[in-house]
Amino acid sequence: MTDNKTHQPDQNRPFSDEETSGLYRAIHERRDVRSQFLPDPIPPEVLARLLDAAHHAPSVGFMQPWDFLVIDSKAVRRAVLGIFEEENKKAAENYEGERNAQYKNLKLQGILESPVNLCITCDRSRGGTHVLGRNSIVETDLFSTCLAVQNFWLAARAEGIGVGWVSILDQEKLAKTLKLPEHVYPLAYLCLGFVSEFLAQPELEKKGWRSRLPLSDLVHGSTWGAPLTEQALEAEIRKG
Ligand SMILES: Cc1cc2c(cc1C)N(C[C@H](O)[C@H](O)[C@H](O)COP(=O)(O)O)c1[nH]c(=O)[nH]c(=O)c1N2
Repeated sequence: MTDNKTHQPDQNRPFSDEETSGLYRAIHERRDVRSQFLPDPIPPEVLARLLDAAHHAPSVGFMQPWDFLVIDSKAVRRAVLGIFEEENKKAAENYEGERNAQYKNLKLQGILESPVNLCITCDRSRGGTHVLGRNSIVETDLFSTCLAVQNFWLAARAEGIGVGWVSILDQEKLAKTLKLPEHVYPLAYLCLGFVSEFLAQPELEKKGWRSRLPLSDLVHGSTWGAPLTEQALEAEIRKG
């Protein structure tokens, strides 16, 4: 780890303007990458930093239910690609006519083009039979693991590394291919690598599949559909 990237906790120091804008930049410029992967390997120290960022995600009862499978085996990746192709054929059946043709033209994975794949799993039994905070909502272990994925994704963007999530996969076949124990769920299958470019907008938006919804349509008042009583906030949201 280079000195300027060594994390030195300082709970009480406010973020500088530069640090704050760096965080927002990662959020706004993070992309799901499928088509722009370069074959260059990710330096081990960089990958270690990204995994450490994932490992600092919040988790229910501090359960830390994640494990990270760093998948460099071409044979394993080819097997996963086979699962994708099978599932993607089924997925295409959801669309007819022009939409079907448009779907088939989308690139929805970079399993072999990226230099390495990563499966972030959720060990549903970690922490024993009762985990603080998980009594009523059992899926909180899965939610926690999603947060680890997001930490990884944002840190990767800051390091100039693209991440693409592939979920068009049969979970049971994936678990079997990765030899996961029964209680371990393959939550996120990710393709990672340096990229030729980060697109300015989501690839699905660029290709006319779907657009970002206006935030103003999504923010409600105290109950579903109720207007915001905070007028200043509403005005800011409408400004976009
Ligand atoms: C849980 C989950 C699952 C998937 C995705 C994301 C998430 C969160 N996305 C990526 C998704 O299409 C993308 O995030 C949106 O289109 C928005 O684009 P940006 O991520 O902002 O670039 C995704 N992309 C893809 O090409 N193949 C896939 O199977 C999936 N699956």
